Amino acid sequence: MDQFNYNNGTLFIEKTSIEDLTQELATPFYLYSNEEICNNYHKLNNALGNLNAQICYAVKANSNQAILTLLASMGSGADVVSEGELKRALSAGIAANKIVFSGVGKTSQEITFALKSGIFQFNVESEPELKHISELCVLLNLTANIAIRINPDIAADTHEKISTGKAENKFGIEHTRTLEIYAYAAKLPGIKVQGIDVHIGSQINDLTPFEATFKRLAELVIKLKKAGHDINVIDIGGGLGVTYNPEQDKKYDLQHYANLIHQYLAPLNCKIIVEPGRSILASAGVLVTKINYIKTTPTKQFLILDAGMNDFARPSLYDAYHQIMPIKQHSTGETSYDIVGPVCETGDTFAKSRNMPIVAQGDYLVIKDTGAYGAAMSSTYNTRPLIREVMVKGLQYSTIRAPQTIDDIINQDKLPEWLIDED
Ligand SMILES: Cc1ncc(COP(=O)(O)O)c(C=O)c1O
Ligand SMILES: N[C@@H](CCCC[NH3+])C(=O)O
Repeated sequence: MDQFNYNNGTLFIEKTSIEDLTQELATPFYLYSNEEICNNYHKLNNALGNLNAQICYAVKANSNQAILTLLASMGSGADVVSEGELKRALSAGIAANKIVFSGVGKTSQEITFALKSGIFQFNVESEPELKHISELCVLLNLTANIAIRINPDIAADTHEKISTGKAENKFGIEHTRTLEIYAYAAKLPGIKVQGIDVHIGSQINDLTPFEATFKRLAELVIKLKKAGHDINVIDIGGGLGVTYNPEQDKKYDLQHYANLIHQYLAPLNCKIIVEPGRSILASAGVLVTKINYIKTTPTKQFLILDAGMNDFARPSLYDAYHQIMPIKQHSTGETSYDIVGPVCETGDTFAKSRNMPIVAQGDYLVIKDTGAYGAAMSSTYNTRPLIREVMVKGLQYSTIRAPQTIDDIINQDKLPEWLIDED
């Protein structure tokens, strides 16, 4: 987190004091560093160096229009999983010919819209989907460029809810049936097979499963080419992890990742697509929140925050660890806290028995590394409005999504006529 640093005891994002921001903006809010997003993007892009590679940012990690526009300006493409994400990417200025469409459940409407938009590639996850895309192409007199997502049956050392490359997961087609599926695809009208795709999971900090996957991909591409298929694109998915817990998370070397691509995939002379989400956005964001109450029980001290699991779901969904720190450094010693939100569930817990500097009611904290899968996964559970998102660049800051109001939420609902009393 290069862009978040203490200066004279106060936490800064780039050149801006977070304390100053809390005087201007009501908490909780997400706060992003423009520079950190750019640095993360450039680090990966530079590591990929002279490979024929295209980064297709995984929009699901953070789909804010300002963030997509920033990534578009650096040349990023997009990996989308819904019509909504596709429309966001296009309206942010990402060219259709840099967009891949993933996901196991694409609807007729989504496929039609993507075909008409002229996207670069559909990553197809099943035979019924392949057949359905073909039927729509015939109907619309259009051609779909496709890659088949292969399930390589490779375990990634990550949370089971975000592992996607094992045989028992819903994603992709068994690698053992690759030749059979490509033969089937080659006969379908409206389908142009151009590539192969995998994505083995998310938050992977050990490069071993990536190496096993690249090896498997290389073997498959060689077999497919021998069988006469024109394979020009290898989409290796996303999944590179970040250091949420400096004491536990492994660190990998981005150059080593790129070297593995060079070693196994570059000799195949294909275009390489990479779909990173978390590794570009996570470290660029923090959630700024206020301690509303400190509640002491015989066994615990609870910090009760104004942010809840509806604003940031990763700890309650995956027991995810995120560093939490005060925006002002304290020299009063440390103690153990349970750090919780206001939502009416015990799962609304950001950290249990966490040692941190002694804080007071009314102090502000940041929950770190929340730029990916933070705002994008937030909800209005407990009728809590979606919170503000702010981007900082040097000394400037801008709201990039205004906070919702309670009225916004209530007015979305409609009463059926039969429920309205007639007299
Ligand atoms: C198909 C696909 N591509 C890319 C990603 C992005 O993954 P990450 O944010 O781990 O880089 C995901 C999510 O895991 C995904 O499902
Ligand atoms: N939402 C997950 C990542 C999902 C990856 C999507 N394929 C997280 O917060 O870690």
